[in-house]
Amino acid sequence: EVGWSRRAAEEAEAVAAVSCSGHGRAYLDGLVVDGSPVCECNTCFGGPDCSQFSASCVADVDSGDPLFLEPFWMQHAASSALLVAGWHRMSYSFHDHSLISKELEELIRKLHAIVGNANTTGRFIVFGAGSIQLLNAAVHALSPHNSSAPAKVVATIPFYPVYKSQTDFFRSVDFQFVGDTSLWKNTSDTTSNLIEFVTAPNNPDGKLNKAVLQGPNAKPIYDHAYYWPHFTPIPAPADEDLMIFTFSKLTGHAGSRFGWALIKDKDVYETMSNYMSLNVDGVSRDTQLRAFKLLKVVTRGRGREIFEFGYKTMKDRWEKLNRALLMSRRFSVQESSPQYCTFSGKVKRPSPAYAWLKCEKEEDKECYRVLKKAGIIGRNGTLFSANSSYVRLSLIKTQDDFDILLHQINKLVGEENG
Ligand SMILES: C=C(NCc1c(COP(=O)(O)O)cnc(C)c1O)C(=O)O
Repeated sequence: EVGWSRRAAEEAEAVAAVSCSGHGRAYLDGLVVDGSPVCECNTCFGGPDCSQFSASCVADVDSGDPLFLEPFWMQHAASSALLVAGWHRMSYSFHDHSLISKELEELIRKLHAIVGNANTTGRFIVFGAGSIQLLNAAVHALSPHNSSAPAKVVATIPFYPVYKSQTDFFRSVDFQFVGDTSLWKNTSDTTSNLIEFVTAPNNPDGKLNKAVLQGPNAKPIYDHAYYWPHFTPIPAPADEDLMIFTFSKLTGHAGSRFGWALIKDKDVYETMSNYMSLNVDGVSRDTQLRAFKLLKVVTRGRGREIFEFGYKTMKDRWEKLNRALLMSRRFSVQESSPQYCTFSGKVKRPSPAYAWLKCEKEEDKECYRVLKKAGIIGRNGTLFSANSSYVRLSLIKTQDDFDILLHQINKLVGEENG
């Protein structure tokens, strides 16, 4: 019948109308009490409409939850909304029997052409439920099968903890995590594959890393989760054999669980596709629809809107953080030098997703505890296989989270300077 979508639109508008004082939001699938959707509040805010701020609470800057982009999507409510028919793509496969939407694949290639952050020519593409699923699909595809020598998986300290924890979790005979790249730089072992996770920009320190290991058995996996103008200048398109990206750090939709891999080698592509087919039989069609809709907003106007919003937000946060730490001899964060960005056509400083904070004084070498005492929950540097004088601070959460972090840091540095 005509107008079947009206009720769905009314439900969505009703939930969107619940303001939560700008310090939270209500969801269509959230809790409902006495007929009204309940606000889910940002850290330190509470009450039925999130209007109550609890001054004694701590700054939670542990997770890389990319909510800094939420205001952008609220400003683009009409163009980013999606209404899904109850019968939308119920089948296990697309009409061409594949597990990925060809329209979405084309849009991703267009995105990389617009941003200039990756060369997609001659590359196959595989989708994953988040890039986290593609990390192990890639390790699996780059490992020899039924070989006596498992592939050695390495990364350069400090590195994203999942590279080790996920690889260890699978306890596979085909691959094994064996630590820092420096241990394998001059190995005489020319038989087993050396699979190196290369993260550029790096999590936690923001560096545009390059592969450390060379040679015929070196198999780098380039993790470009943060290779977007929000966080870094784009000096040139990434042009590697295997590159992995994620929606989480591009649009901020970590909850949609959508990532993709650009793969040059056909066998590696087929092995990763087979992994996706056996593991989850492809990424949810609902997620692919949402990704398609959101990417149409991102690619509009050659990507200007979202990347200007994202970069401005991150640049502003870094300026405030650097100003707050200017007078400190106790704490420092990573330095970065300006580079020419081919996307913006300007020379610009990196504005990484995370601050890699160092406690400079010997007596503060348990840095995580020093910050916790000062009401800042970061992520302990030891989780990145670095030493305990480092703590990662997430700068990509909500504005409330960043403002509370800045307040605690100003207080801490104020006490230092009496
Ligand atoms: C959320 C966090 N990391 C996500 C992440 C991921 C996983 O992101 P997905 O949301 O699974 O696509 C992959 N690679 C790197 C380098 C990452 O930092 C974090 O470090 O807090």
